[in-house]
Parts: sequence; structure tokens; C-alpha cells
Amino acid sequence: LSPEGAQNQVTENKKSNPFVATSLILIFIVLDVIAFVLVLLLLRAYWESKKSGKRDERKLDIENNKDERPLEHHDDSLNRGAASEERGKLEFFSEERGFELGDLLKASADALGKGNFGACYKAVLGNGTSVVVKRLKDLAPSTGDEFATHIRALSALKHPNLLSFLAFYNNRDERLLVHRFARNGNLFDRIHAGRGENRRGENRVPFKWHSRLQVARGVARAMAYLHVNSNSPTAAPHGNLKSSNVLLDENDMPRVSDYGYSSIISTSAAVQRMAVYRSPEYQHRRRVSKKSDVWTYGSLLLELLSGKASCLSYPGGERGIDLCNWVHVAVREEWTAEIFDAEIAAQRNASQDMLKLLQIALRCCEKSPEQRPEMVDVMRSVEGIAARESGDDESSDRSSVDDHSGSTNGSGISVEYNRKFVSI
Ligand SMILES: Nc1ncnc2c1ncn2[C@@H]1O[C@H](COP(=O)(O)OP(=O)(O)OP(=O)(O)O)[C@@H](O)[C@H]1O
Repeated sequence: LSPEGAQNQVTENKKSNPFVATSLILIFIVLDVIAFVLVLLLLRAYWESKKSGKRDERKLDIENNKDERPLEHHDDSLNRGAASEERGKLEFFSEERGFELGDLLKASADALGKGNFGACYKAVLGNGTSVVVKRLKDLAPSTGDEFATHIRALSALKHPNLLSFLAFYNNRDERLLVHRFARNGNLFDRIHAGRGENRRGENRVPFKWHSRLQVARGVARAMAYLHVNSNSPTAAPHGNLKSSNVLLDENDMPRVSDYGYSSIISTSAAVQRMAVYRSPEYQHRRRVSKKSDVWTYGSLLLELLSGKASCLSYPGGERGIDLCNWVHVAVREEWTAEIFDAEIAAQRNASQDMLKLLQIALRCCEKSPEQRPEMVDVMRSVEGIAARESGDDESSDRSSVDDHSGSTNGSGISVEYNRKFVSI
């Protein structure tokens, strides 16, 4: 119905019947409104599908290895800042020192993704070694020396379940961290890839209870280790624990990454983007502490157990659910069985252990920080499940908690930190 046609008909009808003319005008207006709403709905559906596809597209790009340009070509500013005459050297923290900054920039590289604190690239060096280069952004104002001191302190933390630092680069324009590449990607993708709306899960490798428990145990050890070696009463030793910051090596052993950033990132960026700032105590009292880390660990356990995406894991938290709240409601309403991911719920011989892990998670997610357990106690509870499940006695299981840099006093947690040995 064209506007001219409608107008002519209206003029004709006006002469014969004023009621018919008014009805035609009304119909014309209603049709216009419906068309407008339809266009709006279509635009919204297009926008939503683009957003949900982003993560998968990024993964696909990496898997297909489409972009193999040298690192320096991925980012012009990286090239400009680092290729100048006075660009300086990498500082190494490990035995693997067979490369220099120039080798890194020329190595064939893939963009792994942009996180909250910078972009990550996987670079393959001439000798075939794969490393990850993280280019930091939104740093707190600090001198190069302050930054270097902080990174050196972080690199002294050595534990089999922490992602270690290989080297770093520090000049006025550019700050880069170099880590080992974790071959099996991150825990978020391990839990959620190939499932959910619009996905049929054809390529999904099932993530069974035993592997999930192994991850829960490894992350608890890494977190307890960080807590034992942190002296600050006001900071969360990790600060940003979430499933995308738990990387999996070739044996699916977890390596916790992105720890200790709170003092190198600007306060506003930290408050907006770090996981601990979403804890109940930050909402009410504007304070975070070690117990905020315990809360993030509880949320991670709930994600592992339920297979549901947590809003902590999504950038900006714009998707996913508040798992702590959801599970508390589920337990109150007595539909606990609904909590467990279908992929593990069928493993009936492990159901008691799943319930135990759920109880630990709920204690970690207590609203009041004072009521949450200490991270070391959480680790011991999770190890209790592991020892029973594998039939090992506790002492033999404990040996794997040891770090690689020194002896322990029997608790299994120790560290060489600033050349002083601290243990509990
Ligand atoms: N050492 C690594 N090995 C393998 N993949 C890595 C490594 N480091 C980072 N990644 C991957 O690179 C991507 C970007 O990581 P990054 O840490 O920058 O962001 P994020 O974890 O998504 O968010 P945030 O910045 O809040 O930690 C993620 O998919 C992450 O799993």
C-alpha cells in the first residue's frame, strides 16, 4: 500500500464515507509501526548473533592457523616502539634464553585474543619453541624500575600449577611479558566449547569428572601457594581468577595465569575488569582481600561442576550468570541434582565426590568474607576428595604440591621469594 495510493483512496472515500476514510488512515499507520518494529527486531537478532559468534570465530582462526605473519606485522605500534635503535633487551627468568627481542618480533605469530589487560600473541621461534607474548595496556603510572621490580617478584613464584614467566621487556613505550605456550588452551573453552545454543557439539571431547577434579585440585594448589606467599592484608594475591585464566598444558594439567596484576594495572582498570571486584564485599564495602580470591575460586568450582558459564568469565560480564546466587537458590529449593553438568552427572560412582566439591564451593561463596575458609584449608579439603578418589594415602598425594624451587616442611607448600624461604 503506497502512501499516494492510500491518500487517493482516502480522498475518494472522504467524499462518500468519512468513517471508512478514518479507518484506512489508521490501518496505514498500524502497518508502518509493524514494519518499523520488524526492522528493529531483525537488527537486534543480527547484532546478538554477531556477538555470540565472536569467541568461536577467534578460536577457529587460531585452529586454522590463518594468520602467520611475523609478530611485528600484527601491530604497527609494537613495531614502532620496539624496533628503534635503543629498544633494549629481554630480561630472562628461565634457562631458555635462546632468543632475543628481534627474534620474537620476526617469529611467525598468531593473535590469540585481546584480554582486559592487553593482547596475546603466540609466536613460534626459529627452534620450534612456542611462546606467548602479552602486550600490557592500561598500566598504573610507575617508573621502569618499579615495574621491573614487581615483575621480578612475580617471576620468583614458582609452582607446577602456575604459568611461569620466561622473560619480560620493559621500556618507556612498551611492556611485554613472555610466557610458555599452553597447548590445550584455556579452561573456559574446555568447559563450554561446542555446546549451548546453535551448537551441536560434534567436535567436543567430553570433559569427565576425573579431569575436572584434577583441574580443581591444581588450581587450589596454585592459589594456596600464592596466598601463603602474599603479605598484603588489603590485596587479593591473584585478583583475577576465572576460567579463561586457567590454561591447560598438553596433559590437561592446569596452569593459573594473570596473577598479581593489581599493583601494575591502573586502579580504574582493575576495579572495572578484575574478577575480585565483582565479589559481594566489593559491592557492599568497596573492599577486596584474600577472601575475595576464595570467592572467585568457589565460582570457578561451580562453573566446573555445573557446566554453566559464569559472568566472571565473560569479558565485561555481559553474558553468563551469577553462579553463586544461582546455586544457593538451587540448594535452597532442593533441586541440587539439577546443578551438575549432564556430562558428569551420569558418572554415578563419583556423585558423592561431586557433592563434596559442591559443598566446598558453597563455603567459598559465602556472602560474608569472614565466613569463607582460608585458601590453604580449601586446598586440603579438595585434596581430601582427590586422595579418596584415587585411593592414594594423603602423604603420597601431598608430594605433588611441592614447588620446584626448594624443600618443604611437610605441609607441601613452600617458596623461594626474594631469596628468602617462606613456608607454612
Ligand atoms: N600462555 C598461554 N598459552 C595459551 N593461550 C594463552 C596463553 N596466554 C593467554 N592465552 C590465551 O589468549 C587469550 C587472551 O588472553 P588474556 O589473558 O589476554 O585475556 P583473557 O584471559 O580472556 O582475559 P583477562 O585479560 O581478563 O585475563 C585467551 O584466550 C587465553 O586463553
